[in-house]
Amino acid sequence: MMSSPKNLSKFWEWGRKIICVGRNYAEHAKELKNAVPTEPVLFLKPPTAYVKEGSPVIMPYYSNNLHHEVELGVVIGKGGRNISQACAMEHVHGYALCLDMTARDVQDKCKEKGLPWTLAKAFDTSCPVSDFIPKDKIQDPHNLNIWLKVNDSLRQEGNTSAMIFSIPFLISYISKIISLEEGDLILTGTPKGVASVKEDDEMMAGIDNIISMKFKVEKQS
Ligand SMILES: O=C(O)/C=C/C(=O)CC(=O)C(=O)O
Ligand SMILES: [Mg+2]
Repeated sequence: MMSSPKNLSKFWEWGRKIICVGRNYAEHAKELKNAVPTEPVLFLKPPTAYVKEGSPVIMPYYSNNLHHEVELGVVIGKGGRNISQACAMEHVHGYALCLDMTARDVQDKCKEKGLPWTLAKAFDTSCPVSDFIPKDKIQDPHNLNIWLKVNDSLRQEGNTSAMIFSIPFLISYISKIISLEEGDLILTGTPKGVASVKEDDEMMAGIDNIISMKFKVEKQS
């Protein structure tokens, strides 16, 4: 039987990489008492981290401090290696609103011990994503207001113009280290205001008047 062709607007079904950029907003680096980076900080989430609206974000059983991080996601449409900054936007198929859910207490312990952030960042449901936003719906990805509310109270609000490393820079930088493939997602970092969520909280996030999404937080059963 022939398998049906994959639809890139359902990028989360492709099983491809989620490459995350950390500390890409100076105000966020400072709120967690980190130096402002001179090179991108990268980490990965597996495709099992994806969760879509209608399903909950599950708190990992080993954390008592789960944080929200609202981020702009870039969906790769054309793969490549050693992509130049000048050609980088040709590799972008579109965008998505994303949350980089982070077990902050676990991340702090990993940092203390010099261990990788996998337990803190890569657990199932750690990457809630919106519907796909076609590239032509966003005129300038470096001038977008992204925001997040918890139970109707505003927690995060920032403009993508404050990113330290631009999208073309990130695509070029990443593609020199990790080959980019169709369906990959790049999370571009979070603005300030990251904070805890607890069981039964409702997170609502948006990009200007372009898209919004809601997720409930649940405990692992
Ligand atoms: O270094 C830390 O304490 C925390 C860094 C992050 O979690 C980085 C991000 O994921 C981000 O800036 O979006
Ligand atoms: Mg993040």
